Amino acid sequence: MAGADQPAAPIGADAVSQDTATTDGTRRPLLRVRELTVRFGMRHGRRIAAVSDVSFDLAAGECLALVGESGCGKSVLASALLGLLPANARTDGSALLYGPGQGTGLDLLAADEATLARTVRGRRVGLVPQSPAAHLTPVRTVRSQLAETVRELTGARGRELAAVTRAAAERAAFPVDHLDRYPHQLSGGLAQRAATALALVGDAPLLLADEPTTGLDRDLVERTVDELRAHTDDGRGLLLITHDLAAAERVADRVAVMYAGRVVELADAGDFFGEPGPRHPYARGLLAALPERAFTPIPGMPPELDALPDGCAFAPRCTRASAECARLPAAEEGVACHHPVTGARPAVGRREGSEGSKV
Ligand SMILES: Nc1ncnc2c1ncn2[C@@H]1O[C@H](COP(=O)(O)OP(=O)(O)OP(=O)(O)O)[C@@H](O)[C@H]1O
Ligand code: NI
Repeated sequence: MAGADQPAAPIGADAVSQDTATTDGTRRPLLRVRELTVRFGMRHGRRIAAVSDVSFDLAAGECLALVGESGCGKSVLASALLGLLPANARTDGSALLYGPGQGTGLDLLAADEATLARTVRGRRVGLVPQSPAAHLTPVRTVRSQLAETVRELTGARGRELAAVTRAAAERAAFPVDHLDRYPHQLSGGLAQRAATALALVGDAPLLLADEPTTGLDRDLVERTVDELRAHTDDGRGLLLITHDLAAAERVADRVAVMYAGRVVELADAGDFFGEPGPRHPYARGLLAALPERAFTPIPGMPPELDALPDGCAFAPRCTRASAECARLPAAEEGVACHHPVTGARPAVGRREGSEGSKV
């Protein structure tokens, strides 16, 4: 327990000693993120605290869903892991990616651009980007972009290349008869599927999917997240960044909830979506806001990231807040809150006849 004068321990940090105590390497994660912090330097000395002290492990074969309101730092976190942040970003902490024969792991935050470009992006870490339209090359058809990626990552040539390219499109439910279209001829949902197809080609051990279901209708949401989940077979890992809590519930093993750049709760998906439910008041609010639950939005807005309070950033919106919240809460048992909710979720949190957030 952190005393009043001790700095708050970030969520997930307690796993450090536990995991390093294991000497046989059997419980070694695929990705180990520790105290990841990203600051953007702006004009006039303004500093944006986009990500603060984020720690988590992603195990082989696991899907971790990262959820939270718009602007809380989810995409910046993913960009940091891929070395895709702009020049005004400063990154601290570590993000160790483990692979066969890599005992100490590759620190993605410290790796040079040549290593990231040649051996990491697309090969060891795949990305379904949040803005697929911006990610696709505008002057080339989907087929030519997909074929190029297939050729580069699988070595297929000739007729095999054509067949593997079609199979790659089908895997992401991209219609084969649209392959000769240019990105601007695609709807948002089709561009999304093209980007997902591209990301899946390399069968990278770690896949980061940033809002991979935007613009898709419910059937396709389910098909897409199921395909992404299937990617974790054979020990691959999936970090699923999403606003769609129903999609997260469908495929995630664990859930990390971000608020104002920090992970405020890291929980088993079964506990989180079922009983006893989330324990951080913000996480409870997120679930209660769902139409299929209480349909009650959290009042207020998230804080500006260039003027964060010293204490809990959620306190101004929190019904459980007290004087203690002026101090940053230490993470205990996966929850960073001075007043976590304990026990079962109250009955008023669900509408009568509701089937939970499953759709
Ligand atoms: N290049 C940048 N320079 C300055 N600030 C940035 C930059 N990129 C992102 N930010 C800020 O960092 C914060 C986190 O942004 P991020 O895109 O990670 O949010 P998000 O959680 O992914 O939101 P959404 O759900 O809307 O995609 C935001 O306040 C954003 O304005
Ligand atoms: Ni985002």
